[in-house]
Amino acid sequence: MKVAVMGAGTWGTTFGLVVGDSGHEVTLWARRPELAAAINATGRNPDYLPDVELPATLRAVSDPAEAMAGAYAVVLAVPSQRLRETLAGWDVPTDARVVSLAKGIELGTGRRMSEVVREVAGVEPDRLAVVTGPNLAREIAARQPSASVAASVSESTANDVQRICHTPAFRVYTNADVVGCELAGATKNVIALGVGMAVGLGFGANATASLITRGLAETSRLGVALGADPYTFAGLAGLGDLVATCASPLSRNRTFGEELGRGRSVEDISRSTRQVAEGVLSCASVQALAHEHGVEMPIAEHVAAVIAGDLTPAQGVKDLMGRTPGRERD
Ligand SMILES: NC(=O)c1ccc[n+]([C@@H]2O[C@H](COP(=O)([O-])OP(=O)(O)OC[C@H]3O[C@@H](n4cnc5c(N)ncnc54)[C@H](O)[C@@H]3O)[C@@H](O)[C@H]2O)c1
Ligand SMILES: O=P(O)(O)OC[C@H](O)CO
Repeated sequence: MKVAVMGAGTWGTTFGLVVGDSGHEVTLWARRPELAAAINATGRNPDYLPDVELPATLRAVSDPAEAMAGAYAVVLAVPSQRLRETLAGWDVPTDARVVSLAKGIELGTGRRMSEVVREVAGVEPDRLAVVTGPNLAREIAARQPSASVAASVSESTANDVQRICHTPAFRVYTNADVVGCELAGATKNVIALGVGMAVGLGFGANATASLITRGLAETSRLGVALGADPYTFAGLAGLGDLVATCASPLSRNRTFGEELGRGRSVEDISRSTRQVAEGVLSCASVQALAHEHGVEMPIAEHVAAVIAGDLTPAQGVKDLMGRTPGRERD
């Protein structure tokens, strides 16, 4: 099968490697022709994964139409806030399965990525899937064991997507709850920013565990309000991804939060990395969704206030700890 992976950043390149390992032919689309040429010349992605040898069945191109021509599946690996404008310039094949990898909520609209794909590219929900889970790219590129979820409202599409990316090191489960999987993937980045701040402030495992657990509680509340299956939040897309992201120094979101906790500014940290930390923008859209649905999300709220420059991380922790005591179930 030919699979087009659209986006040659860290995760797009790694996912291309996984699909290659799964026995399929991969066309990796890079925005810059010079990056596509370098990938083809060296068999590596010098900008994002210089130390990883890519499968021989992976070829890079910089023309999106060429990448997608004849594809069995088109995998979207561009950052959330760029997906709408990127897709607007493409003709996505009308018979391909379309897979979203991005973990974010669109600013201004509150749309999940599958909703953006549907709106802009006219892809019906039964052709759409989301792949998400505890998937730190660098570990997966090193072929360390990991599990993930292929979610679609169509069981056959979820099965098709499972078939193109299941490998001995990457174990993929199907799931029917697209809403819950996407929401969990976006929100865990916001909670990871908060955990990073706590780590940067010098707090230990109790603070981290408390933020993870209460972060999961508020994510589940929002998910249920949006129609998600509550069990999703106990699964790979929920708890699994939240734990991996909050626990690992490889996470860009947790690392970004840690730098904030140490006193650096959002602008300064953003300037020093070319990689996307989705939670920095999605915290505002998650907060807006929570307000729209009348859901209390104190951790996301405080993270958004720190990112907006309205609170310091230390004040944020003090505020969160000073809230009125309540019942764990609420
Ligand atoms: N890196 C991971 O471990 C990982 C794992 C799972 C999911 N994800 C998700 O995958 C998505 C992509 O992450 P990544 O790790 O590849 O990010 P990255 O920062 O490594 O790469 C970003 C990619 O987006 C492209 N890009 C940047 N600006 C763009 C624009 N204006 N228009 C079009 N393309 C643009 C870049 O060229 C690059 O290919 C994110 O939503 C992320 O949350 C990442
Ligand atoms: O590096 P992060 O924080 O974007 O997280 C990467 C993946 O989403 C982890 O599953």
